[in-house]
Amino acid sequence: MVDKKLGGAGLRGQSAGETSLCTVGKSGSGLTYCGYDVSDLAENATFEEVAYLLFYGELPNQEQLDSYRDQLKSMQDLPEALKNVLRLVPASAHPMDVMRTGASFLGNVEPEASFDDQLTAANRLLAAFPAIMCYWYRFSHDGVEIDCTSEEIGLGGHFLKLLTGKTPSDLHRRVMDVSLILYAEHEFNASTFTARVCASTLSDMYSCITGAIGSLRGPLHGGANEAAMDMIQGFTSPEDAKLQMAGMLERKEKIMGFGHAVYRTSDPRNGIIKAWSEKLAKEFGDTSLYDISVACEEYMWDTKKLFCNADFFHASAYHFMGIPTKLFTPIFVCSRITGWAAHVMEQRENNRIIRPSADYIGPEPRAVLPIASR
Ligand SMILES: CC(=O)SCCNC(=O)CCNC(=O)[C@H](O)C(C)(C)COP(=O)(O)OP(=O)(O)OC[C@H]1O[C@@H](n2cnc3c(N)ncnc32)[C@H](O)[C@@H]1OP(=O)(O)O
Ligand SMILES: O=C([O-])CC(=O)C(=O)O
Repeated sequence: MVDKKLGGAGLRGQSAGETSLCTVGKSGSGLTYCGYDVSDLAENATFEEVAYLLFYGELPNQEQLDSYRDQLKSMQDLPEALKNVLRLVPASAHPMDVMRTGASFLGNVEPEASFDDQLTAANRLLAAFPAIMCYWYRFSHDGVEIDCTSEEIGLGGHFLKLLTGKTPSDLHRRVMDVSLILYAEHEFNASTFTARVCASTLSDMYSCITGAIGSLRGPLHGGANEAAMDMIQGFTSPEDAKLQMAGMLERKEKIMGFGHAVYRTSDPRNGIIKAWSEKLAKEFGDTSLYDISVACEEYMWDTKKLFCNADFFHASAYHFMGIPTKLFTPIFVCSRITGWAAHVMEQRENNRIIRPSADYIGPEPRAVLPIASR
């Protein structure tokens, strides 16, 4: 096997444009949305306020927030044609493929006719994603056709209500809200960059978001929260976790939920979701999965100086709330639609088609031999 050449690979550290939406790792480990620290937002705001901030540039006042929530509420239900499509998708499908189909199909029946409709398209996707996921999940797994609307005020609670059919507890509502805030935006990560590349061709919002979902699906990006869950469920104790992780590192396997392309010493979202995961573990009445997760964190830092990224403690937190593992990455979509759409709109404001160059390393020019002589 040839040694991996990193060089300019992955465009790491190179600027690929300007943004006023977000800074990542600017002061070592910080994360800000439109100038606000993510920990401040996670403590003092709701997800709908953050969505409003990313879409309209400023946090809403109470009146603006109330009317924004009403607007999102009026956009939560799915068109009958989309429900018909979702009923055809088998239970064996990957839920991220369902999200991708849902976004793409919505673009067929409610197309973004012009860029003047961009905010309507963005808000429609934001409001409809929980129903796209839960309508398909409940129909394909339980044979139940759910009502896609709910009385829940926030999108996090709305998602939990659609998934379980039960009114969520205040703790679960708040953790979902915080989780959606933490996942909302992250500068030029792979999925957002996908959305911007698509936007740069002057394509429509639904195409940009559909492409971004495809990029988020992979285990090196959003798919890591599911992969981390599968991993920690295979450990029987903190000691077993350390033993098995040693073997994985020995075999040069990637440990999902650790490391980051930009942060060097910590991911500022980790401490926040970790604290909520601990609270949930206590409420759950069995802290073993949380204790195992902490052992993984300590072991990876001690042996490799690798730290947990946003995905790692999300795994146990979602698990304690009873969310099936395969829905973890789709929840990321329900949140990151805000960052993606904000970047699409920003790209359109000052657009030039994104088209980098490549260093050619193929054969020298040569002539096509007649087929009989090859
Ligand atoms: C919300 C998010 O999307 S956060 C990211 C979620 N993804 C994951 O958790 C997947 C696991 N992590 C990784 O694969 C990586 O750390 C990435 C994809 C996040 C970043 O990749 P890079 O920028 O290439 O990482 P970086 O340059 O810091 O790492 C270099 C080396 O560190 C090691 N390393 C980094 N992360 C890990 C890890 N999780 N497990 C084991 N070794 C690792 C590897 O030896 C890597 O070398 P490689 O080229 O052989 O893969
Ligand atoms: O920025 C990245 O490369 C990945 C990430 O953490 C995110 O998208 O939230």
